[in-house]
Amino acid sequence: MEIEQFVSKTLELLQEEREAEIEETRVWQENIALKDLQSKGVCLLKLQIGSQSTGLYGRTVVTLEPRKHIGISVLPSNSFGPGDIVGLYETGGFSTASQIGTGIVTRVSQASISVAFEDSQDGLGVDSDSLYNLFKLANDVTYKRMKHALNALNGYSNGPAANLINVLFGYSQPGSQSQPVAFLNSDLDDSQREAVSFALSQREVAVIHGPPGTGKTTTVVEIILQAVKQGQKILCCASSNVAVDNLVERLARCHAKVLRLGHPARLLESIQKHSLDAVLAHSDNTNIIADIRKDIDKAFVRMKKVHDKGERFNFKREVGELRKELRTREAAAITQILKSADVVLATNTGACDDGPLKYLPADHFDWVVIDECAQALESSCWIALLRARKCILAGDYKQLPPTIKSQTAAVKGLSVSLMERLIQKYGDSVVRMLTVQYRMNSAIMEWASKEMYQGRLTAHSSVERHLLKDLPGVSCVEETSTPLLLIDTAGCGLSEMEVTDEQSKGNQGEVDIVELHIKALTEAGIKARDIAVIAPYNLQVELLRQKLSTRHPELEIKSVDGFQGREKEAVVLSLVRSNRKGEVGFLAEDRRINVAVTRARRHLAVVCDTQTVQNHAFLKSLIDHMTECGEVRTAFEYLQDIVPQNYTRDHKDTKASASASSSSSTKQKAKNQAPVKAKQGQKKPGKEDAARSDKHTKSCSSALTEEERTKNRSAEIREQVERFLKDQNQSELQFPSSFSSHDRLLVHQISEELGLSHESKGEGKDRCIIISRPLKSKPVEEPTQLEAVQEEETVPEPQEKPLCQPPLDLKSLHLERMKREQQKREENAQKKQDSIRTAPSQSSKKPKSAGACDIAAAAGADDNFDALITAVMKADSVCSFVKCKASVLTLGQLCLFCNRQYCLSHHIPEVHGCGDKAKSHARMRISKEGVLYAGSGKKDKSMDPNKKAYLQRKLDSKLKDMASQRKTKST
Ligand SMILES: Nc1ncnc2c1ncn2[C@@H]1O[C@H](COP(=O)(O)OP(=O)(O)OP(=O)(O)O)[C@@H](O)[C@H]1O
Ligand SMILES: [Zn+2]
Ligand SMILES: [Zn+2]
Repeated sequence: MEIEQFVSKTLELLQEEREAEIEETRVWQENIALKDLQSKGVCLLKLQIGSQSTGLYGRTVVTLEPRKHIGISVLPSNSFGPGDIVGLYETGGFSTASQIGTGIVTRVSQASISVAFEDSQDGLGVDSDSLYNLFKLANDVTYKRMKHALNALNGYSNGPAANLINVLFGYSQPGSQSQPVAFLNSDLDDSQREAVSFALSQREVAVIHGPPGTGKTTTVVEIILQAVKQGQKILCCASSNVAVDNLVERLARCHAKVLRLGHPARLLESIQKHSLDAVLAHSDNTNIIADIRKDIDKAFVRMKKVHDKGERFNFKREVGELRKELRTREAAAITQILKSADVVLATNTGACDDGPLKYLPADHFDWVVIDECAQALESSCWIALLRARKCILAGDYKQLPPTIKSQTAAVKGLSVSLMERLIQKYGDSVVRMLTVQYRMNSAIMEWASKEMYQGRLTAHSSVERHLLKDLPGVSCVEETSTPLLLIDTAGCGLSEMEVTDEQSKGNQGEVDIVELHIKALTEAGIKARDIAVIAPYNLQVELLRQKLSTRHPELEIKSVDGFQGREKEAVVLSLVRSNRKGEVGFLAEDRRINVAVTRARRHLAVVCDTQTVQNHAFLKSLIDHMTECGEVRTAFEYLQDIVPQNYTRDHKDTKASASASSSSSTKQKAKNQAPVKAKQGQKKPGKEDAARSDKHTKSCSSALTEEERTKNRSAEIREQVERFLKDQNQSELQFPSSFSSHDRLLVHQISEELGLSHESKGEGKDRCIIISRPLKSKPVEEPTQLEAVQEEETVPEPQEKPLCQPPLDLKSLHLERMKREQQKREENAQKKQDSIRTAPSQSSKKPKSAGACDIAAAAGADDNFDALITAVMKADSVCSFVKCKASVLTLGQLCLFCNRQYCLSHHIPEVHGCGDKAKSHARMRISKEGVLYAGSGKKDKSMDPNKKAYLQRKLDSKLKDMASQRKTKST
């Protein structure tokens, strides 16, 4: 007996799931610190009461907010949503004793959460001075209803759904009877028309498979309207309140007679007029019912002011009686209202028998329509299905399945939706797929289509090529002209935080990069509300909010699950995982990635470590697609703009870096094998710094600010590096493993600036960074390959540079470009020297000849040659500023940012349009040198003389190197 089997197995799995849920709550209550629970998204701590009102038909609605006086205005990332059952607790506890009440979430914004408290007969004992904790409660109402439905299914005989049940369990084959359709919506595309015709002609069951953006709701609405036209009564359900409300709105717009069941607290404001409560309030009994409600509200208000127990009791009794009267009057009205509606809408579990539907006869409805069917447990669908002759199931089983806590229950089949099960049973004969999508630029769509929908999707011409730059008020820059942007952090040392919990992973480096990209988008004119920032982990969502929400309150930052069913013009996706082991964990759910990617209309940016995430075949296909069809950048390009002052260290490193500048050198001596030089170097500047900061903060002896510490630290490290460079006997400099990731970032920046190879080695606590001189016989080596090269003692020929994996390739390209830029800078310095020399009043301190400069440039990588030629040709011409004809032959200046020659009146970056680049360059300098320069970061003349001398020496030796290489080549 297939039904019996299904029912008993499912009941068992539901029980398992329920137990897992209860167990999880118990474990959390007992073992997990409240703060950790908060980072899991299941509770909100230390909230204050924002407002309190007796809205929503006598229910008390309390709005809770983060504490204002400590300057936080956004809630931590959380999984609370409208309809969730929550408990309000006094701070410090999570026991029944400290529980103030339970209620239903009515609204969640980034700044506040509103909760409707039910039947709080004596009002809620909350005051605006105290702080409260809010917890999500496990809700067994849903379980009871599902169990009830399954048992009813098992014992079903002779009701309206008998035939449907037979088909859904394979006892009989689905039938059909085609009929001509006069479409109400003339805009439907072919696949939508086919789906509507199919749904109307099927006798028992039709499945509408709607991939992202294919107009599933449009199609379902047409199907329902057609059925209504035929005189059918429809029960329409979806698993989430949001989806139900969406259908209510769309159907109401088409003048269907709709009625929405459900706690009014759970409905959107615009939907409330279609809710049973609201319709009741406007029914024939209006005045009486309204009077009773008013009396209830009044009683509540008075009751709050009363403290005497006896008096309170009287009020309670009064309220109780008023409610009873209200109920009898309502029951009569409800039946009448339900019968006159054409479409009754509810959530799957809201369609239960213990709600208003109990007032209707069992065979009242003809069809049941279930939207979002792939997101629902099959058992929850059966609550409604038992009432129908025929069902329409719409959804996309390639998006996220219902959330299930018990892994074993999921594996044993609880996560298989009715939609999937039917497709397995009947194949395409019961399914029609919508294939034209109205959301994504085709470049974004193609990957999902290929990987998830057998390549069957096409982009409608209205969206096929749309880009951010086509939006009004958006300027045309690189970021707004590309549908796909991959920002690759591979090899940049932006590792994920080391936390054990799979649900809460974070990556500060990716946060910083996302911030820069959001900045670029908003500066180009994209509204923050048109951008979604999506991360698969709650912790990352939180880090992103901390960084971005204050500046962009309208920017939506959520987990993947929070965006299902939504879309945004631009989506920025941070994949978080970056580790040596190549673990992707939670990310490995293909459907989760599919949902994240397919939220984007015009632009998708993915920030990730391709080396880590490529270990997963599905993610690799995304990376490959983006590499092939989109723009790829390496995070190195962004690292320059990440100011270390703002670089938050991860937990593990905090202690190390906080003490690094003072007392940690002895500890290091004992624990690490840092080179002697490094150790000496560390002590000395430490003293100097102390002396220096004494001067600045004479009276104030308090601890250094983070900014000052970064400055000092940067100077210390720089000095070590410079000492190392002077000492020709040393080939590499290993920094101690006590260096925090922040310190390593500083090393990274300094060595990047000086053109040195640098590499991180070791795992976890043993991780340390090593820098070495650039190898002379070849372009700057890819650092992670350095180790291998040194071991094998073989140096590859520069021409034989293999075509490596994209991330490696990227990085070497970037390093090459850095090198080219460095050369340009040197070239420029040389030209400046030259021009100074030609000016009669100035005497040159620099003895280098013009010939050496050529050699230097020519000795660079071959592809630099073109750049050199162009530069030379440009140098021959006139000022690059529009309409300026001034010669730049003698007094021209090369702009470092656009690589063009300008006359003296136009060479300043701000004058000819390189202002922004100059500013960001200045920011980078500030961060690297820890010194603030006036204006846009141009150095004043009083440059640190030591540093100047050092740079001069470095330039000299580099030129010498290149010149000698040149000689050996030509001989
Ligand atoms: N035939 C059509 N012609 C033009 N635009 C359409 C058509 N069908 C749907 N759209 C547009 O596509 C968008 C999505 O449609 P709809 O809201 O019906 O889809 P949905 O089912 O809610 O989304 P999803 O497919 O992601 O679940 C809407 O902006 C709608 O106007
Ligand atoms: Zn310029
Ligand atoms: Zn000019």
